[in-house]
Amino acid sequence: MISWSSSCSGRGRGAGEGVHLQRAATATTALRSRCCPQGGAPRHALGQSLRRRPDSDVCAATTALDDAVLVARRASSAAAAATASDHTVETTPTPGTATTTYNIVFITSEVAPWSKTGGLGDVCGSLPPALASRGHRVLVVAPRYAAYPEASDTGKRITVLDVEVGFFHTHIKGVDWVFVDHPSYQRVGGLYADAFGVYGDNQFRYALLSLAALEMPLQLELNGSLYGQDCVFIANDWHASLVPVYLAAKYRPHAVYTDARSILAIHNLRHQGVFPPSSYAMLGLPGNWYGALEWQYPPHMRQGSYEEEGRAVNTMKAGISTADRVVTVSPGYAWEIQTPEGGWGMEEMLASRAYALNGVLNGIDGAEWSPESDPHLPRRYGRSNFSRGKAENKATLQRELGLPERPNVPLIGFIGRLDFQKGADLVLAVVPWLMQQDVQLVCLGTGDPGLEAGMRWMESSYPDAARGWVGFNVPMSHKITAAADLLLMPSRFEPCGLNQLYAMAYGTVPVAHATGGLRDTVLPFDPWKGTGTGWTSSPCTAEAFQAALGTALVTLREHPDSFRALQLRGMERDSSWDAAARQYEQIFAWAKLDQPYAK
Ligand SMILES: Nc1ncnc2c1ncn2[C@@H]1O[C@H](COP(=O)(O)OP(=O)(O)O[C@H]2O[C@H](CO)[C@@H](O)[C@H](O)[C@H]2O)[C@@H](O)[C@H]1O
Repeated sequence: MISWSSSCSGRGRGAGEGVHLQRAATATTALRSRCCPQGGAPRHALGQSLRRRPDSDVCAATTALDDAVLVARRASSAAAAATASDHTVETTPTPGTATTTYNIVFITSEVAPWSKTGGLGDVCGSLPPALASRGHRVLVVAPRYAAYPEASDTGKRITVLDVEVGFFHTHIKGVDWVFVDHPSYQRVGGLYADAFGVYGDNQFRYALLSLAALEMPLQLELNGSLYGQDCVFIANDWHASLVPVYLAAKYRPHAVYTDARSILAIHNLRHQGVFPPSSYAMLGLPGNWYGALEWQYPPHMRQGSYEEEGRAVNTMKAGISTADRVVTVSPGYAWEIQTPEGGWGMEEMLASRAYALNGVLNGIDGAEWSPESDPHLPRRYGRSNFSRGKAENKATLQRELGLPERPNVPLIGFIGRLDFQKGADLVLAVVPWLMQQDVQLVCLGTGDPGLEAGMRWMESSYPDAARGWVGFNVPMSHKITAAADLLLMPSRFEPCGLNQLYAMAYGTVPVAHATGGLRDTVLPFDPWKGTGTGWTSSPCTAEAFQAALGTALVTLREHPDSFRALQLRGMERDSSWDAAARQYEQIFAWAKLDQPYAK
């Protein structure tokens, strides 16, 4: 019995009788010495001892730290970084094409530019072309939320979950993009919710997507041939977390997809796809697989009237417990999700699979996010002329937003969902202090109505210095990124974070909470060594964030040469997808080396 089942449920096995996880785990252990990045170290033990480490600046539980804890935290942050590095994937550079190529199928609920509510869309729109450019055959499967003019009807119809779905296809940047067509995807509101809340049939919509994606390599000819059974499925977030379950429960028992492997990619563990136990019946899974989804919440974690005494089916948990490997979007987050502070209840189970868990830092799409070619910018610029270029973008943005046109005033930006994760409340908390510092602040975001009201309060209270744009506006996000001197990212937790990568590429210096991917990518400025690309603060409090921001403003105003050097170091950072693509290849190789984890 593997350890996570004890945290799953008080009534029976976490994995269910049909999941031969014990056998698979044993097989995996036997092969670990060949597939483990660190040469086969016993990762269970490592993960468990480190979960007790008192480094907990992952989320909100950081408000009342006394000095002693702060000292301990500083001492342990280096150790935490070392721990995170256990989840990195070392690769030798093989630029150009890969030596072994794979048929790769991404399953995702959103993909830019067709559908995007956040970073998941960005990643699924840009990692697949990077893999395709290395010689892999790559298919991305997403819902057809609207009529996309580029994609044409394949004419193929199949029946899954007792309904008929169609497939629309286009081939762009070397990738097959297939949009699953069903009336449940086309809604007047957003992708997942409208003004009345989240859609009641989301579980069905994404189970349908997952099953349709699994049928596609077997049934849908693309560019003249099937993808076939030898595929690597990359299931993104909870929406696609049933892919490994279906693979193990519906296909492998019939000797289909025996060579295929599944990888669960966690972009955000907070959202787990939790539904009532009774909903299991409509997923089309055999009854003896119930345990793979079963989840029992302890009383203090229960929320939502649908959970009967804390019992639920948890889609993300099902993915974690059945995928052949688990990947998350930074080494730091790979470590954090094994801690009680960052695991959202999944920490025990993830720690039990630590040997199959890796963190691969996201890259950015250079075609979409480069100040040299960005079509949204009034003035494009590169490293050689960034001071002038940014000054012109700043002046244009100040005019566009009706702010006083002042070249020397520090312009500070914030872009992101207005929710608990992104720490927009911490930005609002420092606004009264910030407005005393003679700066301009421009925030762009949408989400929690209370925080949206906060943005409006900020703008009406400081009309000459602050703007709070409530809405989702991609051109505006590019303009702010280019025009700002500093970008605020006080996220309570951040699996990777893309805005700090965009900011650095645009010569905008991030001021961020030292967590997850932010800690991995924003290197703290060291004035003595002349190193670093931004400022990070810890713990996650308004006070610590304000202190970091104060230091950033002093540097910007009183040490302009140091600040320019910081900007340039950020612009020189390699955030391309190539390194990540090579690390994914290594993970595919490990997955293929192991026996299937669940069958
Ligand atoms: N109001 C607005 N208008 C226009 N654009 C807006 C916007 N609000 C946000 N965006 C854009 O949406 C994207 C958000 O990316 P993040 O990486 O911050 O986000 P997210 O939390 O959604 O994703 C999760 O997945 C990604 C990808 O793995 C991880 O980086 C991240 O840590 C994890 O939480 C960026 O491209 C940003 O510019």
